[in-house]
Parts: sequence; C-alpha cells; structure tokens
Amino acid sequence: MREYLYSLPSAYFPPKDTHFTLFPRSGFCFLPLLTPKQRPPSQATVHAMEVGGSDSDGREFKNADEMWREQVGDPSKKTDWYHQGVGYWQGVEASVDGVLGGYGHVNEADVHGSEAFLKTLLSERYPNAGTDGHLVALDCGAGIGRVTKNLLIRYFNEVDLLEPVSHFLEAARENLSPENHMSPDIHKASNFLCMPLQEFTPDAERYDVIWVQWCIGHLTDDDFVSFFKRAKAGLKPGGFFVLKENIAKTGFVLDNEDRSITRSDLYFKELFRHCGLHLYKSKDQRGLPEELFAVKMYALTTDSPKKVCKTRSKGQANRPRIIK
Ligand SMILES: C[S@@+](CC[C@H](N)C(=O)[O-])C[C@H]1O[C@@H](n2cnc3c(N)ncnc32)[C@H](O)[C@@H]1O
Repeated sequence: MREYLYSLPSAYFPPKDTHFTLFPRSGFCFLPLLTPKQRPPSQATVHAMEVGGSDSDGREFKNADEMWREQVGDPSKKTDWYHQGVGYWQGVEASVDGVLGGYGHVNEADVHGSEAFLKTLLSERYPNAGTDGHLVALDCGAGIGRVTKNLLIRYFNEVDLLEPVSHFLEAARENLSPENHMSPDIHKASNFLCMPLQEFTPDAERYDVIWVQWCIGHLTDDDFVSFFKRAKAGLKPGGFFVLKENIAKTGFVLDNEDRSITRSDLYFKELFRHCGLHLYKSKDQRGLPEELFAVKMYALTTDSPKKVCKTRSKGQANRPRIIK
C-alpha cells in the first residue's frame, strides 16, 4: 500500500499530486494523494474506521484502531496527545493568519460559505428568529474569535467562546470588546471559556447553535463521541450543531506536528451515528486553494428528520378502488 510514497520533497516545490495537510502549519508538510488506482477497494463496503490511513511523515496505518492504540493507547499517551495539541497552538501568533496556518487569505471565502449555509439553516429551523427570538451560539475551538467576529455575532444575540489556548482567548476578548463591534447592546460575546472540548459540558438548553470549526481533529474518537453526547443537552429544542472540517479523501490523516487527525466523510458519518446525531444537511466549501484538503459543513440535529409522507402515486390515485 505504501509503494506510492516518495521521500518528502522540497517544501517549496511540492510535486504534482501532493497535498498540504490542512493548514500546512509550518508549511513543510506534504502528503501524497491517492490516485484512483491506489484507492482502497470501496469505502462503501468497508466500515469507515477499518479503512487505512497515513500520517504526515508518510507512515501508513492498517486502520484507525491501530493508529489510536499507538497514539493514545494508555492514559499517559492520551495526556501527551492533548498536551502537545494545545502546546502546538500556544506557539502560534494570535492572528487570522496564525489560526489559519498561514492561509489568512481564505478567511473571506470561508466566511461567505459559512454564512450561506447558516442562513439556510436558520430560515428553515428558526423562521421567526428575526422578530421574536433571542438566539445564542457557542463557538468551539474559537481561536482568536475569527468565526464569531465575522459571522456568528451578526446572527446571534449572544455568543460564548470556548478555546483552550489563553493567548488566543485574550485576543478574542479584545477583538470582540463592545467598542470593537456594532450594536453591542443586542449582539454580544458573553462568555470566554478557557477550556478544551473534551473537558467541557454546556449549561442545559443554552444554545441554539453550537459551531465547531477546524478543531474537532484534536479529539480522539472516544472524546469526539462523548463531547457531542454531552453537548446535545446544551442545545435548545430545535437547536443544531454545525461542524465545519477538513475532509480526508479516504480513511484518515494523522498530523504528527499538531496532534490532530483529518477524517474522511465516511469516518465522520460513522462517528455521527455513534453520537446519535442526524445529518440534517451538508455542503462543500468552495473557493479554497486547490492544495488544501476539501472542507465540508455538516448540520447535525438531535431529532430525526421528519418522515416523508408517502402520497399515492398518480397512477394509484386515478385507479378505480372499491368504496368501503
Ligand atoms: C485551526 S485553529 C481554528 C480556530 C477557529 N475555529 C477558526 O476557524 O478561526 C484550531 C483551534 O483549535 C484549538 N484547539 C486545539 N485543541 C483543542 C481542544 N482539545 N479543544 C478545543 N479546541 C482546541 C486551537 O487552540 C485553535 O484555536
């Protein structure tokens, strides 16, 4: 499986068919793309987590289980995993460019894509929000408050920010201070919570939307599932999650530098099932540079989608029937 791997090329001249790891943090990490011929048989017929993956040094794993056992197989390794993940971001400048791994220029496309998705969701699920609602959102792994400042604060009356890296959170507090944004009396950043997702439990039914963008890769599968299970209780009735993430073409890609994994669409869907969440809608983010991972937005609900009422087909409706 690994014969398509080549030694890492010059960082500045990636050969064709290489792939930046989502935010090529240091800018030195290129991962090979699988060509169609090299792809594993068919993910549809294989359990998503049984599909192999690779890491940023070109190592291949048989399946996710093998990778997780090696990375976080005992409690001290798991502590190291989270310590190194947060440690990585502690060394990053508190700026848009910093939280976007040197790709600050994708901010605009990202915000546009998110806004279109959010608007559709709000109009479908909160048609009266503009007139009689008081909407509250949670921005998870909020960094310097980029998503809140450019998007959430315009649609929600209150936004809470959760972020484990204190210098990012302090920058967010500054960026979102009442004098730095419009109409602070009706739209405000309320709580700044310095904490990682795996330790967080929200207040019951506080949020209409819980937004999780570009941070869930830091969580192990177990913590992913237990986070969403706890966070469900933090949603108001009718509320929903938005998860916006990088998508691996197949299986997963482990980033050895910042201790995160990029999961495939099928991998995510399997985790959603474990969380007891329903996929309400999803959308691909467009307009990002080609060398980056694909990015997808998922809207997830705790209630199952409404059953489609079966109407009789025209053929049946017009057919003579016995009057009972
Ligand atoms: C790529 S940045 C994205 C920041 C923000 N969501 C945005 O889109 O601008 C990743 C963020 O995840 C945060 N992070 C790392 N480990 C985390 C964890 N265990 N729980 C929550 N956030 C974490 C980092 O500190 C960093 O702010």
